Amino acid sequence: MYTFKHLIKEIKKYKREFILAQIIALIATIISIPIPMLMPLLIDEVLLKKPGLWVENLSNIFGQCSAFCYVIVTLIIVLVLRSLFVALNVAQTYFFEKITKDITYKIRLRVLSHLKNLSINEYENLKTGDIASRLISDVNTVEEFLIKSVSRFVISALTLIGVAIVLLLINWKLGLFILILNPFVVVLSGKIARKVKKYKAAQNRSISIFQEALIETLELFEQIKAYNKEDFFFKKLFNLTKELKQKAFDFSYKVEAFNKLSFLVFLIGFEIFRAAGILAVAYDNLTIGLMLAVYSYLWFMMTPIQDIISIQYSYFAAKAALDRINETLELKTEPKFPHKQNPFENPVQIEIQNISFKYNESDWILKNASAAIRPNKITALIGASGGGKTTLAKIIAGFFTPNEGDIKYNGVSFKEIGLDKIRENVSLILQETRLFNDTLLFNLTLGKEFSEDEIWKALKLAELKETVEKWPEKLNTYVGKNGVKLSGGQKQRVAIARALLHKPKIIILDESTSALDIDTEEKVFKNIESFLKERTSIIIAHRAETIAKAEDILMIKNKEIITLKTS
Ligand SMILES: Nc1ncnc2c1ncn2[C@@H]1O[C@H](COP(=O)(O)OP(=O)(O)OP(=O)(O)O)[C@@H](O)[C@H]1O
Repeated sequence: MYTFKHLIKEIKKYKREFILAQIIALIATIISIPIPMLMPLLIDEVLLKKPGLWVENLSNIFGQCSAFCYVIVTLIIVLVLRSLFVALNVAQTYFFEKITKDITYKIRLRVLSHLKNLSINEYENLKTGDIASRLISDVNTVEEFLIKSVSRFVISALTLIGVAIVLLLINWKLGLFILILNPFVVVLSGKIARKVKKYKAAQNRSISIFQEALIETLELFEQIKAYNKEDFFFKKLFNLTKELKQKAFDFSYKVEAFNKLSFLVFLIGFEIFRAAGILAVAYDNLTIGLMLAVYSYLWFMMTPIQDIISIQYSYFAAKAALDRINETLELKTEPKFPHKQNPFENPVQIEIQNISFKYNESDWILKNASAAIRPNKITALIGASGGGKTTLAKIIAGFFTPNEGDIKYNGVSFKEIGLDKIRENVSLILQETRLFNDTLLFNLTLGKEFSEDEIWKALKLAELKETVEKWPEKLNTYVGKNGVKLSGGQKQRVAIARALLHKPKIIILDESTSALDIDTEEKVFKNIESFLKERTSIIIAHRAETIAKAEDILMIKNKEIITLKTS
């Protein structure tokens, strides 16, 4: 869970950079505060010939000098101060950006690590577009707030305080005006700011709904075309785009209206100040130069006031964004079991002991099911469609844990091995093979090192070597999104070759040759027979020819496992 407290704790980890940046901010503020006053002082002291502190100091340093010389010297000083101010601002931005980018990087990393450990059940219900938008736009919203608050708040507050002091010194009555008007502006705008949270959340929500629908439409584009459903799906997208526009419009025009309103409040104050300034010259000994200095300060104050106001609404937007990020962090992760024992050294005997399993809201898929699966044998798992074969395969492969009962590998319970270790040693090849939009080589190795010889050997056993040899790019051929450039049967053979390469201790072929013609299927099975017999192999199939290859046969019936044949 992320809260603002956590963010502050994170900022505290960068104490050195943070303090340094605040010191730079302080120096920048001190440098910037006299700037608006220097030129107007010349009006009194040079044009209206009322010598004062500024000209006196300049004469002490540069000696008596003409009006031209005072103006040029003052101009140079103002320009140097302005340049210094900008340079210090850049330095300060560097540190603040470093801190905030580091923090948002950590947030993204934490969400990603959480997603990495997600339970497969939770993953199956996941809306990918929605998660993508939380990781991108919501984290950006938090970052925006951090930058504004961490970097601009201190400098804005200091500037306002500094300016208020100078104004009070120039003329305490005018100074008071500002001190009274500023809280009014801030409080008024703060009230409107709270509404921004609602619009921002609604806008982010419609971005993620849109993103989700867009991704799904593009992913299932072929099916949509095949059923001539473009109109239906794109109409949905058009409507979502319209909604997105409406929400974005609601958000931005209201924020804009709010900005204008606060600016109007400022302008009203500004006009009153101008009038009060003139009155102060007429009735209260304020010099014309100082009156112009007050005008300059009014403009000078605009940026810090606007900044403080925008910090308020970016705070509410960030709060909404944090809530959505936290929802992602609340997604269930898979249970973590300690790696107490590793039973995968030898051929693996699998004992299924009274397991019961159901998906979140479903009925029991398996109830009190037991069976033994022997090593160095091929076991066929059969049963009616929807009976739970794939479910059992996924339980054995460590994707799900049974709600009741135990699964033991060479006598060791899954709770003592850890699901990740189980998956490392089991290859589950499903009927539908999904490939990465990368080269064939990557899809075979998944980034692990194998010699070319090993790869070609695996392709040969999977009856894919001749096909790949004919491709101009051979192993470096890109397979396209989800492997679209390959036929269903080729994809299945890529998955088999991948399993051959990774040499798992347990291999489960779940209808994974269903797209092959009988001849090729025969050849593949003949090629991999010895590979299958060197480990624990389970074949899930409907075809009698495939089942006939098995030595043991198990059947799922009425949520239980029946042993039909043992060799
Ligand atoms: N992720 C899931 N969430 C909820 N129910 C599921 C999920 N996956 C499968 N099921 C349900 O579990 C039951 C068993 O499905 P499973 O895929 O294990 O059967 P199967 O025997 O492999 O079927 P087939 O021979 O058709 O491949 C089905 O009723 C299915 O609807």
